[in-house]
Amino acid sequence: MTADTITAADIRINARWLIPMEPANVVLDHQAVLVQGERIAAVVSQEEADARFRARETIDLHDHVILPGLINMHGHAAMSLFRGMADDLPLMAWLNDHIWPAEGAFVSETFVADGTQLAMAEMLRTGTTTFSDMYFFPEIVAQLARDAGMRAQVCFPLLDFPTPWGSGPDEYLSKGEEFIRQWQDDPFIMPAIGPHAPYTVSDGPLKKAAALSQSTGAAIQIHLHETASEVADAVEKTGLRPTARMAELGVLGPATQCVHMTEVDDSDIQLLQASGARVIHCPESNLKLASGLSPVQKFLEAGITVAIGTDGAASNNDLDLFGELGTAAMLAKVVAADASALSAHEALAMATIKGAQVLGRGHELGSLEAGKLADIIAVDLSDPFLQPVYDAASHLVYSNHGRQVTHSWINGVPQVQEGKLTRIDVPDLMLRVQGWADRIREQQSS
Ligand SMILES: CSC[C@H]1O[C@@H](n2cnc3c(O)ncnc32)[C@H](O)[C@@H]1O
Ligand SMILES: [Zn+2]
Repeated sequence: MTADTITAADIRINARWLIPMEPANVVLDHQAVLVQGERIAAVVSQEEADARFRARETIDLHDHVILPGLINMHGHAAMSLFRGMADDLPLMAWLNDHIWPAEGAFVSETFVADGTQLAMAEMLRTGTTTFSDMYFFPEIVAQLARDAGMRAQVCFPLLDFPTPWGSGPDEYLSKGEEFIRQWQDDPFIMPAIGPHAPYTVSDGPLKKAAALSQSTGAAIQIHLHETASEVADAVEKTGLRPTARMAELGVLGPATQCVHMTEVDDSDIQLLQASGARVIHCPESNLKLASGLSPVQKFLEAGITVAIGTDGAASNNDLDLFGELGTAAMLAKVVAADASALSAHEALAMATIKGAQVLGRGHELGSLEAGKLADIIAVDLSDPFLQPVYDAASHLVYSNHGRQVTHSWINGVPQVQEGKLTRIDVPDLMLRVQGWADRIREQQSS
């Protein structure tokens, strides 16, 4: 090996374990990731890295596993300000009697800005590097994510009724189209269309959403089959199951992300499969609101891509995707009556490479491979509750908490170092959050 075969890199990360996700089902020992600019230059053994690369900065992570940054494919970030405000309720009572009145009273540009920053702080701290959001003032969410250096799919809301962001479907759609045009070429922000649910959006606006998706390439994300009563009410009202109605309206396709998907029968699975629509699984929200069970194993067997999301912090009540993975893996086994359903590696895939595929970015996100964007996280496994380590993938899913995440990089830029956020002023954020909590508490007690 001669000096001129040495390649320069910006960052070298040495890790005890590495889970590349591609190839699948693999945990590698004593690896190095070389980062040059925004991309991964190489993933090699530490001996090979010594011989081939010189990095400006080397980070030694002797007790850590590194893996691609996690992708949280469904949430309502600003609802972090409503965390713990209305617990132990079923979906429609939670929404009608608590959440929608609170949103009517409090949602504004500043509420969305502060709540989204709180959510981003929690997500970054627990290993998420890309998130999907469906909420009011999407232009604020997009700008904040961009400023923080996080990747985000930002879905503009579409409903039949007025909200603080718009007067009705026509205004949501015209503002939404402008929003898509503004952000569609941004490397961090993926603007998308967010019809809230089949029971809050009528046929006309849903058809227009499908047409807008066709003309712009933007994804559609919709809450679908969240509860048994949603499905039963739809059959009574329209004669169609919600999935069948979406198919008839032209809403189902590869760019469509169906969130929740409980109460599913074979006809629904067939429609998802034939259309190429994707499923976003939110196990903890489904459990907490007693919404229902999603047959994840059946979706996987049918070749349907399933990614994972936390939903908002008001129905979860956290945004820790590692916790969500543990719940997803355990729940899938009970639902399928099969302990081999949703292995640790399959669960990790839902939060990484599958999420990237759903976003149409599987070629550049979701795995640690040369040429991909450098979205990387490190998890410290040295704590007693993570010892001994036979299989790092098992620990990440079944034993870990997101707060074990010590480092993250997005696009090669450090976001978390030694457990501390590098780009969000946490003390200042906490003051703003306390201000909202005081106002919300006061209104709730009056
Ligand atoms: C269109 S903006 C988002 C809208 O959705 C509400 N919401 C939050 N979580 C859920 C859920 O699990 N099912 C249905 N709707 C939900 C949120 O409060 C906003 O009003
Ligand atoms: Zn939701």
